Amino acid sequence: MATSGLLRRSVFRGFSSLKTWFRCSAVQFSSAQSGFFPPAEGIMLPVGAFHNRVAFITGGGTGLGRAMTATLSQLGAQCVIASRKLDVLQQTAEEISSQTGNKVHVVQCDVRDPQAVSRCVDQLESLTGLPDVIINNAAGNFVCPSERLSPNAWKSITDIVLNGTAFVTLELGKRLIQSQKGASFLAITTIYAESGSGFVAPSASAKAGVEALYKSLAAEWGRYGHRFNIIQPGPIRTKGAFSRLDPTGSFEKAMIDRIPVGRLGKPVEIANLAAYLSSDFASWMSGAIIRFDGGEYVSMAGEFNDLRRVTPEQWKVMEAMIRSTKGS
Ligand SMILES: CCCCC/C=C\C/C=C\C/C=C\C=C\C(=O)SCCNC(=O)CCNC(=O)[C@H](O)C(C)(C)COP(=O)(O)OP(=O)(O)OC[C@H]1O[C@@H](n2cnc3c(N)ncnc32)[C@H](O)[C@@H]1OP(=O)(O)O
Ligand SMILES: NC(=O)C1=CN([C@@H]2O[C@H](COP(=O)(O)OP(=O)(O)OC[C@H]3O[C@@H](n4cnc5c(N)ncnc54)[C@H](OP(=O)(O)O)[C@@H]3O)[C@@H](O)[C@H]2O)C=CC1
Repeated sequence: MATSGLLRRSVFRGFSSLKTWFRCSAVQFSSAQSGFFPPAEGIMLPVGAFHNRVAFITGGGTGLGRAMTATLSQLGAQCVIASRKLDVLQQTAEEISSQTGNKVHVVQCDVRDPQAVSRCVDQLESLTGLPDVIINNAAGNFVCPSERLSPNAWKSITDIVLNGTAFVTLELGKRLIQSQKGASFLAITTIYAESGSGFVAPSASAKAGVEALYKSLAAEWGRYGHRFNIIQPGPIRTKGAFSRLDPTGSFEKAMIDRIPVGRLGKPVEIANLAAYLSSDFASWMSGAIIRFDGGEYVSMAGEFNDLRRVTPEQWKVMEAMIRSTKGS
């Protein structure tokens, strides 16, 4: 009796301090973990893996698209990058070509406009012939409470992301089928394509649509030699994304703290994965959705994951409390 009373008292003291601790603490549990997971900055595939291959990358002038273009070019591909801003494309193309010695072509194109996409593919065909690799990477996004979205704000994001991807994929797909040429298609979506997310509803809806499109075509167009895969990146610092999704910079720390790997991704990391998925090494891979996020998605999903904050001392107390319920 005396022992059980003591235990209850000590458990109670521990429990109160635990509650206080949960209320007050803003402990980081992941940033120190990044030391375990240094990014490998080199190129993964063997030199020449894309020799004699043509890669078409939308949004290839900036951010992740630029990193994917640089990696494919380094691996021997002739790349063609397309987006709205010709000057940005030209500068990227010159910089990458001069580093890799492989030509990077540019084509101005607004993927929201199906006629512009058709003209872009005409130009692509005359520059390099039809591509072996297509990466649908172009996107638009901004954080905004949904009740503040105008119809045109909704349309602007969904047109770039879903319709743009569909126009590019269908235009190239039809021409590839016509000329009996196989190809690898890759789409860059996001982890919240699966869960949905407040404050980015147009992007979440459009990215979910892209995933449905790619899974559908993976089933339908294998017979034409086409593979379709998807990467869902977690946060990777780019000017385009961070300026529109964390304009004040105040969310970054909280975001890193919830990533089990303890850091943001690096553009070269997604570029290596994209190169692998687009290469012959992945020729048995189609209809796959690869979540690439340092564990952020599962970390946000599990309702008990906050218990990472409980110290070994606090676990002793909690375990004693749980054990003391035996028979009750
Ligand atoms: C908890 C916090 C987490 C922090 C997160 C930090 C990091 C990121 C982590 C994860 C990222 C996950 C997913 C990322 C997905 C991405 O896609 S990132 C890529 C982002 N890159 C881009 O968006 C580049 C291209 N974007 C643009 O060109 C423009 O931003 C735009 C999409 C708006 C298109 O430009 P344009 O065609 O010129 O459109 P308009 O300026 O004419 O605007 C069209 C309508 O949209 C309304 N609008 C524009 N901005 C806003 C805004 N901020 N809020 C509300 N509404 C906006 C605009 O008013 C127009 O509507 P009306 O005609 O006025 O009705
Ligand atoms: N960075 C991140 O943390 C994450 C990024 N992603 C995804 O990764 C991809 C790349 O994003 P990121 O590099 O970060 O951002 P960027 O803003 O750098 O890239 C977006 C690209 O899309 C192009 N683009 C936008 N609208 C159009 C259009 N109408 N027609 C043609 N091209 C267009 C832009 O070029 P231009 O302005 O010249 O048209 C730009 O090059 C996107 O699909 C994004 O959704 C997903 C999750 C996380």
